[in-house]
Amino acid sequence: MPPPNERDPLLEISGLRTHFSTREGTVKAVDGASLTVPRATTVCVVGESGCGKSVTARSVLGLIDHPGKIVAGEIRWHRTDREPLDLAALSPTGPELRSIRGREIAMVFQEPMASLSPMYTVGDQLMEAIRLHKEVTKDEARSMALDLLRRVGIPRPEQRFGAYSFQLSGGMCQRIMIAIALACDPALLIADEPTTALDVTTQARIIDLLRDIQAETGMSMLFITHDLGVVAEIADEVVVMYLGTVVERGGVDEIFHDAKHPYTKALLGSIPRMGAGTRQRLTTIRGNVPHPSDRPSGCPFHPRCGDAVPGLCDVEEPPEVVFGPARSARCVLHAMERSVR
Ligand SMILES: Nc1ncnc2c1ncn2[C@@H]1O[C@H](COP(=O)(O)OP(=O)(O)OP(=O)(O)O)[C@@H](O)[C@H]1O
Repeated sequence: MPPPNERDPLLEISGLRTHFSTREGTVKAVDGASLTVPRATTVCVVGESGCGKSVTARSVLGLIDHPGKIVAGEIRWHRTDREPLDLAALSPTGPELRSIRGREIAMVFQEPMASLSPMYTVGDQLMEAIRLHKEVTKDEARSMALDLLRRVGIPRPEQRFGAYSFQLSGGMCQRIMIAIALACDPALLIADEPTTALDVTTQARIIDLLRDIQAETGMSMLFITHDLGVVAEIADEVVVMYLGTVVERGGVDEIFHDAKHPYTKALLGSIPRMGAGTRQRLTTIRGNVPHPSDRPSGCPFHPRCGDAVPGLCDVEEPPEVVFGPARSARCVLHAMERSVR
């Protein structure tokens, strides 16, 4: 097998459908989502609350809450020197996925305090993560843990080693969670809103840290956020989700400067721009994201879309219009434009 190229896919999600069978009906949280994370690349998944970003991320590692289930699609994991593995076909509780979780793919979540146990010191939890994946003595694990704490920017790591999560700030806890995630040298880090619960200054520091670690290790990142400011800071590529599907994907500059989908344009119109002065016009997207059990016909965004064409957008499922290798939008208007040309 030839050596991996930086642009080779590491993770390929195609046609993923993750549904929740509830007493009220089927919640189609993810309904045909496709995205690719190339090697050494940060892909940000954006969209309003409830669009299926977290469920997509959690589906990769089989961490979907009950009664959620992957009902269709593939999640191809391309391991170096091995055949790709379809993670969607593995049992969420089976040994294969358990060994990939935390070893090849690590995840950090929004609430670092809740992810750490209050019963054990952070040092013990870090050592346990190291010893779970590496055959090392206690002394070796301790010295590796101290190194990791230094790497994630924790001052005086010897002192913090014996601290409990409730004695540390949110930002400090998130650094510890990142250290635990890095303990196994993952090829992919999935970060689900890792800075949302933190104050703005701490957010910026954690983003810088993740960027530095990515540059240093070459790991890929799948970064979930609803914050386009964070996207501008960290993304190489962007995937825009709406109601369980991917409506647009592209390079970060393409998304910010040449958005194709009306939903992406609306999201961008709702954030303040630096240097645009106090008179800039900010727009909010009218209405709310419908619940996935109440999915509109045709294009799911049409009831909120200023460009929607009656009789077309409310009827036709929008096809994916491909503009380039990692560039596409799912909008009937672009499909029409293309057929006219
Ligand atoms: N355990 C569950 N049971 C039923 N529905 C669920 C469950 N978990 C998630 N959902 C539904 O799936 C949809 C997608 O949720 P998801 O958390 O992926 O959205 P999100 O885009 O990550 O939003 P947020 O930014 O608020 O986390 C939502 O409508 C949510 O209500």
